Amino acid sequence: MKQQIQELIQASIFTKQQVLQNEALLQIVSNVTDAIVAAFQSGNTVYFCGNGGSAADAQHLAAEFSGRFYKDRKALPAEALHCNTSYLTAVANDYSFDLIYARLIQGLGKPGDVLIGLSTSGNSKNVVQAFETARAKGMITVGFTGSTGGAMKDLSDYLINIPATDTPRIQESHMLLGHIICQLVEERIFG
Ligand SMILES: O=C(CO)[C@@H](O)[C@H](O)[C@H](O)[C@H](O)COP(=O)(O)O
Ligand SMILES: [Zn+2]
Repeated sequence: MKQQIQELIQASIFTKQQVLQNEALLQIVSNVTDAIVAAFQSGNTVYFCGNGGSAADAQHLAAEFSGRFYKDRKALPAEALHCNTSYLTAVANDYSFDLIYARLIQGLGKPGDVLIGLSTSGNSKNVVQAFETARAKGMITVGFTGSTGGAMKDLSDYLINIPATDTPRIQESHMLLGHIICQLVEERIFG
């Protein structure tokens, strides 16, 4: 058991080392930081979406902006799209689960807003359809995915594709980079 625990910790560290050595990926993280700073400074909103553990990650990261990260500062407009269960159950029941995020983006999204989608496969249909709708509305799309990027690859203005194929290891690196982006955005806007 202890050996298995150590192997799983090593696997998480290995994935993060792959990220650390990937200069192109780190440049994209920097570019995403710039894009989010510019969006907030223009009065735009950042939306997050994902399924399962990635929904939790979406909610977690949105709250770093709308609540606080390190600093005592004004709120930044950010929201995760799965948080209204009445909306989710109605749209999934009356239309389709694949439409739950696209429909909210249809209703809320404005040009220059940012949609961040977290999907380890890159193929979750509700996230993919939200990206299609966001692009049609002139929004900026940021994909957090696994190595291939899946269907989100061609729909992402910025693709943070963690070089791994194991869902939990990908999610752990999503949160690492998500936290880094939150910290850098907060520092850039509030000093
Ligand atoms: O948290 C985990 C696994 O770590 C699961 O809940 C996982 O997020 C779910 O199976 C998701 O439905 C997977 O979707 P995706 O990452 O392929 O978009
Ligand atoms: Zn999980």
